Amino acid sequence: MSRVQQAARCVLRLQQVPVRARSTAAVAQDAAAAEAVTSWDTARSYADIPGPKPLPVIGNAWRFMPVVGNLHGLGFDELVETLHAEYGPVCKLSGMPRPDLLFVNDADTVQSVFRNEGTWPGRKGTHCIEHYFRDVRENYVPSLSVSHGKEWQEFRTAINQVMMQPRNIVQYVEPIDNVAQDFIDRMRLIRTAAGKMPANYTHELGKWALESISYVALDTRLGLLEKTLDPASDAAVMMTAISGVFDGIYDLDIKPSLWKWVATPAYKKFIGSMNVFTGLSSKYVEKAVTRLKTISKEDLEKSNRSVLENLLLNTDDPDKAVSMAMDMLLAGVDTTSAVVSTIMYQLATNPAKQAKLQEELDRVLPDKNVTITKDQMEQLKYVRACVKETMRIMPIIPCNFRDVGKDQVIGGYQVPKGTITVMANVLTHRAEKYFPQGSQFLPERWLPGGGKSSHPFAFLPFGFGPRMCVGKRFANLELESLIAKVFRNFTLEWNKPPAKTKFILMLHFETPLEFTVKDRP
Ligand code: HEM
Repeated sequence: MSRVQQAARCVLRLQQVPVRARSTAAVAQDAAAAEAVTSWDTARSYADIPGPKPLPVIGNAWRFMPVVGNLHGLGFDELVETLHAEYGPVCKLSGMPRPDLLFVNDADTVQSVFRNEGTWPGRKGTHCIEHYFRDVRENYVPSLSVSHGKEWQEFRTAINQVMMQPRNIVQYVEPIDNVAQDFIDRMRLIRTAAGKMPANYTHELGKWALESISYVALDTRLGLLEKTLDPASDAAVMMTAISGVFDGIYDLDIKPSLWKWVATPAYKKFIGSMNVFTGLSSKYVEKAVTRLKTISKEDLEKSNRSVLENLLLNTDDPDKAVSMAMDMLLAGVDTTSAVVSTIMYQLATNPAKQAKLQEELDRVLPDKNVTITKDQMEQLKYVRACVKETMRIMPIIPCNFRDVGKDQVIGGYQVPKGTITVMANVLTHRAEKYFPQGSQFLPERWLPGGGKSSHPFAFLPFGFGPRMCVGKRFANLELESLIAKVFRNFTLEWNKPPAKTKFILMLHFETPLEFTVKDRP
């Protein structure tokens, strides 16, 4: 059974998030937050933070049980919504078999959390991945997303110089566009006789995302978009291994599991997938190490070095390059493919916006078959606006997380060091006070003069600060490149009732994305 099926309880109807009436307590708390108490001595105690009251012994766990529990079966986004409506913009969920969660759903308070996060922002990573790096493969450096403190900072500094510099991204415009072109050819190949995308279209988008990011992380085209895929090929094996790792994260970190005490079947499967994944990543990193040895220092300085080559030169440690490559592949496949599917859905269901996008594409890219240049990319302002507006209205990651680094006043309450803070994008992104007509898909709001948002902390799809998404620039390049190519070549139609989505680690479509795809001149 796939992790998608396993999580069938997390069902949410797309764009039908109920707008609940705010309770009196919630409204009063909005006013209290406005007073902005910042001193620890005058702040109210942690115990005063509103939230569902735990019962003796069973705490709040019963609320998630079938039949009796009012929070049973909610997706994470719906849980956040429900707590916000009942208890206000700062509330907590305590009395659970896991640490308390502090929910912060107001952009001012989000701002104060991020502004006080310090130089080593804490964010819990996936335990099973951290365990793999620290305990199973002791020779490997823990990957960026699961490292902490000084260890994280040193790694991140080296990675930032490679991943966050615009000059290092520009050289990828052409190769990433080539991957997009291969995907266009593949869309023509997999289109059914009725002119539709097949029911497994999101899997195809996953292949595009892995093909794109493995070019960045491993300096190689795996060949996932070829007509037929040999099941024994590195491409197919890598795809299966990554899927196995995600199943493992869900089975070991999200579902209740005994893996920390017993090697359960799910644990063994996870370790097996990680071993395959590490082995393949190492193979390509070693190729790059060998290649670098054959290039003279002068030639190396003159050449446009790839991300992997720069990582190897900056860290002087192939193991770090392997663990970073694995992070990129784990963090950069499901995210990017989920976002691109949401953009296609928004445009297919908003034909007037799609037509406007195509006007821009026809003007900037008169020949749909040539490779897009950096200058053309820069002119695609409406493409960029559509990407942003989709990430606003349909965030694939419902919340940003931080472990509070020191005792801190948040929303007028004393919050102890170590508390897990959950900052709900799903609420701030759609709130009328930050985004007028927030439930409508209006890419124009991101164009100059469009009045994008009144608050800089209301829209943070890639997180914020020193720990923000390190792949943001690559993700945007991939998204803009594919959206430009797809809508320059095709018109997408959605001829079915509104699609259903669900949150399992992130947003997925439950309804197959069988777009009707019509060729454009
Ligand atoms: C549209 C697609 C993507 C979205 C929405 C996204 C979103 C995020 C978010 C919200 C975070 C947490 C940031 C924070 O805590 O402040 C994050 C972290 C991260 N992302 Fe992305 N991401 C995307 C694509 C990518 C890609 C393509 C890569 C790889 C090239 C990547 C690599 C990472 C890594 C390594 C981290 C951990 C950074 C750290 O802990 O220092 N992401 N991402």
